Amino acid sequence: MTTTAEPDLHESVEETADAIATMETRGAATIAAAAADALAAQARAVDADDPESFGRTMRAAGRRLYGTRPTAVSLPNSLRYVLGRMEGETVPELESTVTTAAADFAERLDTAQEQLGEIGANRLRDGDTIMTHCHSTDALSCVRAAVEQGKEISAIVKETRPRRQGHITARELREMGVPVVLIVDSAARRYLDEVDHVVVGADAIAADGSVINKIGTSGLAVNARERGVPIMVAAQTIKFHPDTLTGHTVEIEMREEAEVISADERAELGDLTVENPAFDVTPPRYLDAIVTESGQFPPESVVTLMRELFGESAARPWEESGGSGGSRHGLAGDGSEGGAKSS
Ligand SMILES: O=P(O)(O)OC[C@H]1O[C@H](OP(=O)(O)O)[C@H](O)[C@@H]1O
Repeated sequence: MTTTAEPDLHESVEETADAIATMETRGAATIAAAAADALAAQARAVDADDPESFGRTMRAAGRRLYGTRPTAVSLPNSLRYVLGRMEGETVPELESTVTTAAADFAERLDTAQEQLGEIGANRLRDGDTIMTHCHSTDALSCVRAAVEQGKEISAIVKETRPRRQGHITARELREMGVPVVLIVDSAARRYLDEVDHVVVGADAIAADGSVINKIGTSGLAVNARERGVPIMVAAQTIKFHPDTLTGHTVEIEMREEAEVISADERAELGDLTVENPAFDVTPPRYLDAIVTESGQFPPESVVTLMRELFGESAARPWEESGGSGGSRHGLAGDGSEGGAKSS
């Protein structure tokens, strides 16, 4: 950590960071894309005469973005991809490697989401009813691909308190022509008897195959298992959490109580604590498959793919290291070919 003042950052970095923190920009893949865009905007705007100060500003931008939300690993993986490819002897070279990497990253996100959608769609049959939790663009990509294959899918959509991202899911499913029944979260078990498949996304996937996703996912998974309903997790490999390869756990974001209860309601309740964890951890034994752009995997086996993608350690190129450019570590190890095709 530097002891000198942080450089001034471009407004798009500040705006993007604020939008991620307030969840105006939300959803793991969307956050990752926004962070990469902000880094590109910062790179284009850096008023630096020398490569060292360019690198310092870019790393500061990375730290500003990194500090917004702690759980969705797509955010540091995005920073890793873009800043890890910052290379060059001159400012224009550095700028161009950052903007190119940001554009590549955005393209990879879109491609990965489309590819995993096709793979996930194969798990859905004509006439299936799915149950969703929260709003996941990766999960909806599977449903969209199934619908495009001509399958009739209907959905039971969990509201997803406290932020009600289920409303976004309901709207997008309706746009695909999928009939939707919206339910409160506590009604999920009652409706599972009508469900053929639970489809959720992920904010992070640990090396042991645990899935970190919106709070309520683990309870849904346990109930689905009890009812014999398969549950699939749709998650691009940017959701793989490299730090878990070395035994680290994933931090669960605790958000403000104001998302759960108004100030007036709270005052009426007197002296108590309100907690608002945004995510929970579903152990692999409750999950049937993790669907990625590289294939679908039993949860316990993702560690092999994770090792291929990251090696045994993950770089943190946003940290102050004194050099002008980041070291060349990427999301997919040193490769830039869209991840290993291992299944
Ligand atoms: O990347 P995609 O699949 O869009 O979203 C993945 C996950 O991100 C969301 O978190 P939040 O609403 O940002 O807290 C949900 O937990 C969702 O399952």
